[in-house]
Amino acid sequence: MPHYDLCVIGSGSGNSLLDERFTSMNVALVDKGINGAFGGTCLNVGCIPTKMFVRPADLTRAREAAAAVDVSLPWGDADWPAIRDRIFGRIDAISSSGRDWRIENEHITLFEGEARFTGEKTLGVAGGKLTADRFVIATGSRPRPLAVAVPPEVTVHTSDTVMRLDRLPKSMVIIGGGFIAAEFAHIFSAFGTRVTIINRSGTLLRKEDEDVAKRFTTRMSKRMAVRLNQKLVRLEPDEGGEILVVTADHEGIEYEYNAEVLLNATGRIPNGDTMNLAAAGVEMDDDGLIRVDEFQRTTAEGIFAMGDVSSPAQLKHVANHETRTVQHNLLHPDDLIASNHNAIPHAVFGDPQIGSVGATEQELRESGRRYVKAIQDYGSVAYGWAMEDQHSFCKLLADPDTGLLLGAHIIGEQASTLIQPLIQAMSFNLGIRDMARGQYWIHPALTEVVENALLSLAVPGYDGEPDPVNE
Ligand SMILES: Cc1cc2nc3c(=O)[nH]c(=O)nc-3n(C[C@H](O)[C@H](O)[C@H](O)COP(=O)(O)OP(=O)(O)OC[C@H]3O[C@@H](n4cnc5c(N)ncnc54)[C@H](O)[C@@H]3O)c2cc1C
Ligand SMILES: NC(=O)c1ccc[n+]([C@@H]2O[C@H](COP(=O)([O-])OP(=O)(O)OC[C@H]3O[C@@H](n4cnc5c(N)ncnc54)[C@H](O)[C@@H]3O)[C@@H](O)[C@H]2O)c1
Repeated sequence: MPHYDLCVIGSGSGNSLLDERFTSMNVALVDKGINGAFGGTCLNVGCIPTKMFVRPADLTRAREAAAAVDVSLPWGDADWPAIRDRIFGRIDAISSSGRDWRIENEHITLFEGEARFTGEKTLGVAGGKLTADRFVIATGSRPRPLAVAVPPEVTVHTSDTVMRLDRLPKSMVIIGGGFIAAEFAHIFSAFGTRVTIINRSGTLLRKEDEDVAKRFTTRMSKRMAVRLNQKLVRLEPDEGGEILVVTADHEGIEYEYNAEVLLNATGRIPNGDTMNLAAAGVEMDDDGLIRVDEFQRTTAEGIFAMGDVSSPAQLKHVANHETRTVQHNLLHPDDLIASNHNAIPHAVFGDPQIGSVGATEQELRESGRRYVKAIQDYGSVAYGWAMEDQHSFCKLLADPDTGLLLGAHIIGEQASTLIQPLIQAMSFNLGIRDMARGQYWIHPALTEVVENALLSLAVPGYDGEPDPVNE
């Protein structure tokens, strides 16, 4: 049985972990591939290709923004095969050269197959077994299967497959109302597919701040059919090769939808449950996430975990941060560093776009914490006038006693970029007054919406007494 200094399972963030500082170690890298590809979710089927589809989708929608300022553009005509092939022409090449590079690395042995622990620090893979002094589990997550029976004639797509469709479908039903549903609904509807979203709850993106989720749901409902408070009941093949999707509302009333393509976007399951972790003494929590401490150590000595397999955030920037923690802790076992999971931001690359960090208003209300809030419309600042924007805003939530931000939520153009100074403020405990008045804000840039939202917050240091919302 071959023995290694280190075994890394997973070629997403796990592969990135193995930088030049690990060349003195004898390393096993194990990966089963996603659709056969090396390099993990973000590169092959996640963040990167989706955003490469979002860009042309955004451009086809420019017509609407242009009409608001008296410019008439022609209808955007998206060439699906060209877009798809350009994107995957680039991504597939990166994936395969990444794999070739690992095969060439003398200190690394690449095992291509599904890994399962067979005992303490012993792993079964590709018909054999290996042992290692230390392990890193970075096996990510997978799409959650639909909760109904799928007839053999019906194809259920997930984010793993839908970006490779042969042709742009005429119609699509999307089950779910989270990030993946939001982004693919934007992409396909912008390209001309008739999209219907079926969502169990009463709003899309229900974990977002309540005002943002409401506004997003309203905006999406103008673009496509959004069916709320309905759950999937059954799937049937329909005449003409289409799929009949049957849903029911809270009262049991059934609804039928026809679609050429069905996309399941009902969440992702961490992959720990497929790895026989108990044999290695690695515990999972009730949500199926590998239990880790602040140093990314699992319950088994010498075994670390990081990324989607152990993180509730399921975000690549979090996996990247945890990769840096694990790198350091492998290289400096006597001087461990902790991951910092404060102020984790996220963005939803839909239309409208969302950028968010920290607590939502409903979380603050439920926790009973005192807070003040400000909502600043894009339309209230000069660049918002230039855009004739009537739908976008920046919402800030702050602690009236400390003058620090508790949460920031932006919905509208460039929200994923506009949110960054607010992430910085929360990460470095920058007070609202210092942030608003301690720097120049370029006039008349869209960032003035952030400046004005900060100035609208009733916190210490401004005139007047703070007036918490919940008192
Ligand atoms: C459609 C989509 C869009 C996304 N967009 C964004 C975004 O815009 N921004 C963002 O921050 N995040 C985004 N994410 C989330 C992000 O992709 C993940 O959080 C991130 O890729 C997780 O990285 P990871 O290293 O933990 O796992 P992965 O990259 O999934 O790597 C895990 C690897 O382990 C392999 N593996 C699994 N089980 C085994 C096993 N038993 N044996 C051997 N190998 C195994 C898998 O094949 C895979 O290669 C998106 C996700 C999806 C699905
Ligand atoms: N821009 C980004 O950062 C980005 C983009 C895409 C995905 N991601 C990551 O990938 C993860 C997975 O995305 P997602 O959209 O699949 O998950 P999600 O958790 O965001 O949303 C899942 C949706 O499916 C619904 N749902 C769950 N079970 C259901 C069922 N049985 N029937 C009907 N609906 C059901 C939920 O109510 C929810 O609306 C996200 O949590 C996110 O972290 C991030």
